[in-house]
Parts: sequence; structure tokens; C-alpha cells
Amino acid sequence: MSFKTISSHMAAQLDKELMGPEVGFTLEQLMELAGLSVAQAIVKEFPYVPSRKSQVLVLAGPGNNGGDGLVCARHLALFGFNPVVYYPKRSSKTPFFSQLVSQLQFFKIPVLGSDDQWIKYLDEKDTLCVVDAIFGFSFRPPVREPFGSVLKELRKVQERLPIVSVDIPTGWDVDEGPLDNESIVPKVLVSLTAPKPCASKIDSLETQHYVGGRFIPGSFANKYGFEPFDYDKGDQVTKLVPT
Ligand SMILES: NC(=O)C1=CN([C@@H]2O[C@H](COP(=O)(O)OP(=O)(O)OC[C@H]3O[C@@H](n4cnc5c(N)ncnc54)[C@H](O)[C@@H]3O)[C@@H](O)[C@H]2O)[C@H](O)CC1
Ligand SMILES: [K+]
Repeated sequence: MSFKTISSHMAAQLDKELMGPEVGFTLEQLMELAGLSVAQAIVKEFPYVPSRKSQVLVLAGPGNNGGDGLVCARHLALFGFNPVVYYPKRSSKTPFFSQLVSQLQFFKIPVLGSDDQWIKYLDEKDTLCVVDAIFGFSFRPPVREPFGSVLKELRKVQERLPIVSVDIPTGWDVDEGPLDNESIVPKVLVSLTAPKPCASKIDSLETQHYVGGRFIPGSFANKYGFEPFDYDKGDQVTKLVPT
């Protein structure tokens, strides 16, 4: 289906305005809704089946995309999944990120660091899907370690273990899409607020596309050149179905 996209530059601008003095959202609020959206998309895409695998590996990067992943993990636990988080480069920008980690510990969700073994969780026998919350719209190639190695491991398993990418499939250029044949191909992409240009490069036979981050009025969407998305009732995500 065709949908309007917003460039990486406009997405950053939109974010700044939402969190600016006039609108007045805080990062914490938006991240909570973003993480909740991704958890809801996972519930929709992997509906509950008794005796199904319930482990979800959440890969969290150093910025706000990683923060969305930390929030998502907490909601996944509330929804009955067993999340495990790999968070090798922790943000020290604000105390908020360590508070998110404390909340995960409160829920007894394992949070692995750079010295921990995370690859064993890339096993489709136990793990239902992997959440790619490594980089979002501020990613600039080429990818630096340890995330280059993480992406290499993801590519090896992506045919049998579905990847759910938060906002941007990590490693893709935000405006251009996949850079080469070595790029990951997520089974699910959850665009936040509005799809970025790289989302128009997904193959709808390979990747299910959701939009989440339901936090703006229609007039604000129009100001940034897109129409509000058609969310059902109280849903935090909506699936874009190819026509
Ligand atoms: N309005 C919204 O939709 C909201 C979206 N949110 C999420 O925030 C990200 C954007 O977050 P930001 O912190 O600006 O950037 P990233 O997480 O993409 O990454 C920044 C982080 O990554 C490092 N980095 C950048 N490039 C590289 C590289 N090549 N190799 C290694 N490391 C790299 C950089 O140094 C930073 O540390 C958006 O996509 C949404 O997911 C908000 O949560 C809420 C509002
Ligand atoms: K991502």
C-alpha cells in the first residue's frame, strides 16, 4: 500500500516539537507509548497459543530506540511473554534509562550486559521472536561494534527466528533503505508516529508493517505532511495492509 513517509530530518524535528515548550510532552511519556505500541504489535502478530514458546529476546541499543525496547520488554512481561534483554551499551544521558533498567529488575526480567552470553537466546526452539531496538532514526552508517557483530548473528537466524524492528530495521539507511544484501530483513516493522522513507523499501510479502506511537492529533500530522493513521478503538498500533 502507499503511505506518506517522513524523512529522518523531519522525524527528529517532529520529536523536538512534541517535546518542546509549546506541546510539552516528555521523552518518558513518548517512550512509554512507543514501547507499549511495539508490545501490542507483538501480541497481534504472535497471538497467544497455549504451550507456545514465550521467550522474546529484546536487543536494546544506546539511544532512545533502545529505551523503547526496554519499555517494550516490561509490557511484554505484563502480556505473558518471557522477555530477556541484551543491553550492552547503557545510556548515561539521564537517570531515566537506569530507572527503566530498575523497573525491568522489579519484574525479574534478565538484563544482560556486554560480558554476558546473549547468543544462546537466538535459538528458535525457545525464543518466539527478537525485538530489534538497536538503532532508530538517528542511526548513521557504518554500524560500530558491538552492534556490527550483533547484526551478523541476526542475519544468520532471521529465516527461522522472526525479527521485530522498532521504527527502523537496524543497519538500514533511514532515508534510503537497506544498504546491501547483508542487511537484516525483519518479519515485522513497527514505524513510530509515521513511517520513515526506508519503510517504503520493505517487501510486503516478507515484512508485516505496523504504525504505532499514537500520540499526535490529526492537525499535527497534517503539519508534517501526512494523514492520521486509522487506529481501531483503543489500539496503540494499526497494521498497514497492502492493497
Ligand atoms: N516521536 C517518536 O516517534 C519517538 C520515537 N522515539 C524513538 O527514538 C528513536 C530515535 O532516538 P535517538 O536517541 O535520536 O537515536 P537512536 O536510538 O536511533 O540512536 C542514537 C544512538 O546510536 C548511536 N549511533 C548512531 N549511529 C551509530 C553507528 N553507526 N554505530 C554505532 N552507534 C551509533 C548514537 O551515538 C546514539 O547513542 C526513534 O527511532 C524511536 O525509536 C522516542 O522513544 C519517543 C518519541
Ligand atoms: K531498530
